[in-house]
Amino acid sequence: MENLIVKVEHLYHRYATQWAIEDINFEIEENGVIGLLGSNGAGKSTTMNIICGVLKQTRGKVYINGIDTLKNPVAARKYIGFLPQKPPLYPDLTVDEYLRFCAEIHWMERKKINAAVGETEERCGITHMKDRLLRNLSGGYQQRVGIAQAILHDPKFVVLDEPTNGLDPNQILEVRQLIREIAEDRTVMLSTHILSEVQATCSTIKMIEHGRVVFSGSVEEFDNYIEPNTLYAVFDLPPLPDELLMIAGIKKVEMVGGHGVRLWYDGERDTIKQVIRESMVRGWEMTEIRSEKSSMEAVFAKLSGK
Ligand SMILES: Nc1ncnc2c1ncn2[C@@H]1O[C@H](COP(=O)(O)OP(=O)(O)OP(=O)(O)O)[C@@H](O)[C@H]1O
Repeated sequence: MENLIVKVEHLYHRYATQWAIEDINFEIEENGVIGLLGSNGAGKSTTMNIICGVLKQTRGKVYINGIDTLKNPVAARKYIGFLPQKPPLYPDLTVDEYLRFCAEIHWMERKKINAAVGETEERCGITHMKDRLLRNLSGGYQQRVGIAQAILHDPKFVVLDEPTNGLDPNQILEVRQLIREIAEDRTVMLSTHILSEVQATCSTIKMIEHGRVVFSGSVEEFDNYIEPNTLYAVFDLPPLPDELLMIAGIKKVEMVGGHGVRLWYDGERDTIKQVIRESMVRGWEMTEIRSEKSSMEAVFAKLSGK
C-alpha cells in the first residue's frame, strides 16, 4: 500500500434513482498517463469526482498515497490535482490572480507562492498571458490555466476530466503535449470517450462501461484484447486451407472471396516470413500480405456491448 499512488476498493455510487458505478477496483503504482476510457454516461466523471474528494461515494474506499480519503480528506487532497470537466475558472481574474488564489486554497506557504505560480506558468506556456483576464483567453489557453491550477501545488497524482474536449485540432495537440510533459514526474489520469486520445497520450487504459471496469491493461493489450492477430493475404493461385494450416503458428484459416485468405496466427513475426517462403516454394503466387489487428473501435464496440 505504501508505494501505491492510488487504490480504489469496491467503489459504488448511487445517484437518486440509479447506480452510476458499481464495484470499481484498481490500483496505480507507476508514473505516466492512464486513460479512463468509456462512452458517455459510463461513470468516468463519477469515479474521478469521488477520487478527488468532490463527491462522496455511497460505498467503498479510495486511498491516495496510502491515505483514506474519507478519514483524512485534507491530507489526501495535498497529493491530488484535479481539472474537472468544466474548468473552475473565474473569468474576471487575470491568470496570475487566479493562480495565486488557487495557491491559497491549497494552503501553500506564502513565501512559496510567487515561485510556484511563476514556475507553473512557465511549464504550462502561459507566462505571456499572465496579466490577461481569463474571460479573454482562447479555449486552449483556458485549458492550460485549468491544468496549471491542477499542478500548482506539485501533486503526485493529477486527474483531468476530458481535458481536450471542445478544443480545436491544434489546441488538442498542444494540450496533449503538455499532459505528456507533466506526466514525466507524476501520475496523470485522464478521462475520454475518444479512442485516438488514448492512443496518442496514454500508456495504460482502464475502460469503464455501465459503471464497471471492463478492461485494464496497456494500450497494446487493449488493441489485441478481443481478436487474436490475423494476417490477410491474397494469392493468384490460392492454396487449400489445410496447406496453410501446416505452417507453424497458423491456427485458423478463412477463405475470403476467390483469392483472399485470413489467417489467425499466434503473433510470432516469423509466421509472416514462413507464409511468404511457402508461397514462393509452392508457387501460390502471393500478391499481398498484411498484418491485421482488431481496431480500437472494434474492441471498444465489443466491450461496450458486453
Ligand atoms: N448528478 C447526477 N444525478 C443523477 N444521475 C447522474 C448525475 N450525474 C451523473 N449521473 C448519471 O450517472 C451515470 C454516470 O455518469 P458520469 O457523468 O459519471 O459518466 P461519464 O462516463 O463521465 O459520462 P460523460 O462522458 O458523458 O461525462 C450516467 O447515467 C449519468 O446520467
